[in-house]
Amino acid sequence: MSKVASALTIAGTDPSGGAGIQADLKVFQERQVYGMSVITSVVAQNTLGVQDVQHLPIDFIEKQLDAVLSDIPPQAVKTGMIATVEMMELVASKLAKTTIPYVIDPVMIAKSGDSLMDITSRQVIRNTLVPLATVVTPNVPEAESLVGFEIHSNQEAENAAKVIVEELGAKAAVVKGGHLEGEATDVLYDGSSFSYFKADRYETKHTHGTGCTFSAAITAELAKGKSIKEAVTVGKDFITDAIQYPLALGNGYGPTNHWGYRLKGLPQQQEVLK
Ligand SMILES: Nc1ncnc2c1ncn2[C@@H]1O[C@H](COP(=O)(O)OP(=O)(O)OP(=O)(O)O)[C@@H](O)[C@H]1O
Ligand SMILES: Cc1ncc(CO)c(N)n1
Repeated sequence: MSKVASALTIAGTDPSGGAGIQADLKVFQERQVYGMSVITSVVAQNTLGVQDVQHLPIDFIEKQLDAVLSDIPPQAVKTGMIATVEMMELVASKLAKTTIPYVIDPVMIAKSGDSLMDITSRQVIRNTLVPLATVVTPNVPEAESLVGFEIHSNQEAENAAKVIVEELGAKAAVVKGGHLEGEATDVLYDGSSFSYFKADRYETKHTHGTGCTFSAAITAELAKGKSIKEAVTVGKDFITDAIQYPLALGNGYGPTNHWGYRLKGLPQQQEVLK
C-alpha cells in the first residue's frame, strides 16, 4: 500500500460549495489525499455572485497556519483567495521557511465578475507569493494582470507563462485558456519547454470554481510526488470530467461535479433533488 499524502489549502470560503476551500477539500478527497484548510476570508457567495466578504484578522490567520504547519506538515500547499497585501506577506513569510511544493491559483475575480482581491494586492502578489511558487495557475485576466500585456492567443499565453517563470521567478506556470475561444487549451511552461493541455470546450454555465478545482487536483498530485507535467495532466482530465458531468444546482454559474471522473460513459446531465 502506498503512503497517504496530505495537502493544505489556504483560501476563502464558498458556502455554496463549488469554489474556494470547499471545492479544494472535495477535490483532495477525490484524489485520495488528506485535506487540510486555513481560511483567509469568509465569503457570502453562491452561483449568482458574491454578496459580502469578511476578512479574518491577520493574527488569527497566522494561528491557523501555525496550528497546521507545526503539527501536520503537508506534502503540498495551495493558495486561492488571498485578498490583501498583509495576508500575502504573512503567507509568504511562512512558506519561505519551507520547501513544500506550492501551487498558486492567483484568484482575483469570481466567475460572476465580483472582485476577490483588492487592486493593490494584484500588483503585490507578483513580488511576494509568485517567486515562491512551484506552479502558478492564472486564467487569462489574472495572467494579464501579472505580466502587464494582453493575451488573445496560445502564443501570447506562452509568452505570459514564460514571463511568470523567467521574470517573476515561479518554477512553472500554466496559463488557462478558459477565457479564450476554441478548444479549452492550457499552456504550461516549466522553465525549459512548453506543453499544451487540450480539451473540447463545453457549452455550459457550470463553470463556478473551475479554476479552484483544477489547481486543487494539481496540488493533490504534487503532494503524491508526481512531476509538474504529470500533475497538470491529471488536473486537466479531472476538471474536464467535472465540467462534462455538471450538477443542475443553483440559478447562476453552477458548480462542476467533483466526482465527474467516476461517471464516464453515463448520461451527461446528473439528476439532482430539488
Ligand atoms: N467551457 C469549458 N469547457 C472545457 N473546459 C473548460 C471550459 N471552461 C474552462 N475550462 C477549463 O477549466 C480549467 C479552469 O479554467 P478557467 O479559465 O475556467 O479558470 P478560472 O477562470 O480561474 O475559474 P474560476 O475563477 O471560476 O475558479 C482550465 O483547464 C480550462 O481550460
Ligand atoms: C473563495 C473563492 N475562491 C475562488 C473563487 C474562484 O472563482 C471563488 N468564487 N471564491
